[in-house]
Amino acid sequence: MKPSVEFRNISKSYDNQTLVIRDLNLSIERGEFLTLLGPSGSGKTTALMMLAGFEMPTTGEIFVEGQPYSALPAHKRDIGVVFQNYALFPHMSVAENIAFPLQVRGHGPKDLDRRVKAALDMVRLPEISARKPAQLSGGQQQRVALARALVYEPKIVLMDEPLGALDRQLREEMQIEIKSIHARVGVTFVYVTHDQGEALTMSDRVAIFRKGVIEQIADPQTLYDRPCNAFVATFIGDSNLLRGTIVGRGGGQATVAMPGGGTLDARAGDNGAGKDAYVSVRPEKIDVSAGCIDRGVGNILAGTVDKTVFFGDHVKVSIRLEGGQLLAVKTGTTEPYKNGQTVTASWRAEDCVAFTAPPTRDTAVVETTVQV
Ligand SMILES: Nc1ncnc2c1ncn2[C@@H]1O[C@H](COP(=O)(O)OP(=O)(O)OP(=O)(O)O)[C@@H](O)[C@H]1O
Repeated sequence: MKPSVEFRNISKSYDNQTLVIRDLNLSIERGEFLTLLGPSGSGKTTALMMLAGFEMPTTGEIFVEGQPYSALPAHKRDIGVVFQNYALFPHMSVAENIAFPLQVRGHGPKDLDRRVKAALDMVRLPEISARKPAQLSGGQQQRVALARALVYEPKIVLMDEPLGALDRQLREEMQIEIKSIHARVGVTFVYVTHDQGEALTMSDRVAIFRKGVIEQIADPQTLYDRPCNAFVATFIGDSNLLRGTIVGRGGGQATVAMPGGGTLDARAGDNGAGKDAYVSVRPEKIDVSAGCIDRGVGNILAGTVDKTVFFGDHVKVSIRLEGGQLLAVKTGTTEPYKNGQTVTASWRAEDCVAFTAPPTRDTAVVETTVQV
């Protein structure tokens, strides 16, 4: 079966000088929920706009179910869109808003009523069809926008930060709602967000954008457990990144000497030849014990408690390691730690990974002269 969407060698420049998308190759399966995640300015919206037909690629071609799409105007593409600020028409009722894309496509009144009703049922808003958008909450407005995008049964639905304006609780409810609508309609969803929690909960796969390229594309678990570089490791979830020096390598493993003494065993995250190491370890993978205790789990570093923060269901302990680096640990709430107390942090070698390049979080677009 042909992929639902294929970006083939897509580059994009708005000013013929800088590339905001650089040679993007991306294949999206039919019915997949793919999220584009990345820092501000990394090119997520631009990629989505090109698929929607609101922007043209500078080079390359976009295919939808095998058909070249770049030359096709936006209104002829079989694609529904929902944006954070994609306002509903204020003078029209909810039902009229949802009917609008059907009227544009020449559907008759009978078919129109049936489809509008089905779309409202789908987003669980059957009772508000006569209201105007101003009489709806933010969450209800986004549901209507979603119903309007789905009503003509497009092949693909694009959403750009659709929950950005909602408060946290409503955001979480809507995430579940959108996910269940996706499961029911089986349409390809391409979703843009800069909220990594949202990306991990909702997606089949997540593409991590940085400076116009995809750093890694994988299912959420793989991204979390097997980040391909230090940027992805720190962008997805919380991660410590300890600086050290590589003193040994082999069999996919690396040994890293720490500035305050002692060594760490880690998975080798790349084949870089450099000696500088950035060891990524998640706070929830670390055990902490009072005093100097070797639990025999692998890596052990000593330090003193710098700070503890209570989160209700867990406590975050910040440990100042010998050598001065800080290590964040997520622990249970039963064992209280005091500032200045001597502790030992330990974790298994397979729970940490050593990279040789630092995570540059800058969002500046790479200056590249475009050949057009
Ligand atoms: N219409 C435009 N004209 C000129 N430059 C643009 C235009 N739209 C976006 N850009 C630039 O292209 C780059 C990528 O922007 P884009 O909006 O695609 O990023 P993004 O990852 O979606 O960011 P955000 O999360 O902030 O929306 C940015 O440097 C931005 O300033």
